[in-house]
Amino acid sequence: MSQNAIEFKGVTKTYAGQGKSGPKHALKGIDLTIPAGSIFGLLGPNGAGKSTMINILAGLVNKTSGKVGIWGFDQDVNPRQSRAAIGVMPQELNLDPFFSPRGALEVQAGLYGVPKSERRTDEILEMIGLTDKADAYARSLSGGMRRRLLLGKALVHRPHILVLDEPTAGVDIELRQMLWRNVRRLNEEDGMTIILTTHYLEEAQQMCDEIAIINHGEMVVRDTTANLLGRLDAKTLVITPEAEPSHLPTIEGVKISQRPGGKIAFDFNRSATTPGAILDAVRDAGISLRDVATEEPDLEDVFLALTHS
Ligand SMILES: Nc1ncnc2c1ncn2[C@@H]1O[C@H](COP(=O)(O)OP(=O)(O)OP(=O)(O)O)[C@@H](O)[C@H]1O
Repeated sequence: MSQNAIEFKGVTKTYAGQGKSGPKHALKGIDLTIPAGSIFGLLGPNGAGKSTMINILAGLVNKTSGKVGIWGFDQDVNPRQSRAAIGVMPQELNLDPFFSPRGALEVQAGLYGVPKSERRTDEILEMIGLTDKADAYARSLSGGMRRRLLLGKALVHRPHILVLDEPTAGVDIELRQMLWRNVRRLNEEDGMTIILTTHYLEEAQQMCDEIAIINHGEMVVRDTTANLLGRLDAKTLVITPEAEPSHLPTIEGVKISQRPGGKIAFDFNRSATTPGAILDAVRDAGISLRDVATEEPDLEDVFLALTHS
């Protein structure tokens, strides 16, 4: 098994200009490795180039230059092996309305050359919760069911790598939880590498071991989720005083603001001061405390700090 599930080396993509607009440099030389067995988040603002990267992996878009390795296979040299190693759950609900879930899974398995004896259509139907809809027309399925079927289709050939493009955009909480349960299980029990794009940064923070952020077709950062969260120096201490204080302390480099419910927030940089020093200043100002809490930066803060331009 290769150490890296995916390798992008100097990958560029330029879309031809349309009408008066010039060519669009969607990817400007991406270098990225995604370790096997990880849950990896590919994040970026709208138009950053995420779908282009995923479509290149899926074989739907041809890169302009560079190298793409999938499960150790060079996509240009071994296109079939590369394709067999990856399953993609697309963003659009592009299902043939006349196929039943069972039919759609069988056709997909056929496309990937999975012999009949090795197909696991019933197992997949069970996993995506569509056993009782197995023979219904796809057009009679709800949006959530269609999305589950797309996940099932991505799994028919037992790929090493599962790519999910905005899997939970606009889906309800129940479906979102079901998707994540399945994805975690595939990762933990089958060792499947998961790559996902999402606009829900909280979700990426909870799910992903490692994250790459791209912006304007370039890699802005790639790190473990824990390291990314540790990058921001900013922190907030929130106190709830016993009674409304007559005056607040002034602490150099600390921004003080009122919060609802009589709370007071102290925004500070960890490199400049400590919560202890702030609490000392608060006590010196004669304020007695009912409660104290600290707030860490979340992925959204990191994302905004890195993509703000
Ligand atoms: N077929 C195309 N022809 C021309 N330009 C394109 C084409 N597809 C994408 N682009 C442009 O390439 C850039 C990257 O688009 P891409 O869809 O990869 O971004 P994204 O990060 O997936 O955005 P989103 O989160 O909105 O899906 C955008 O400026 C987009 O307008």
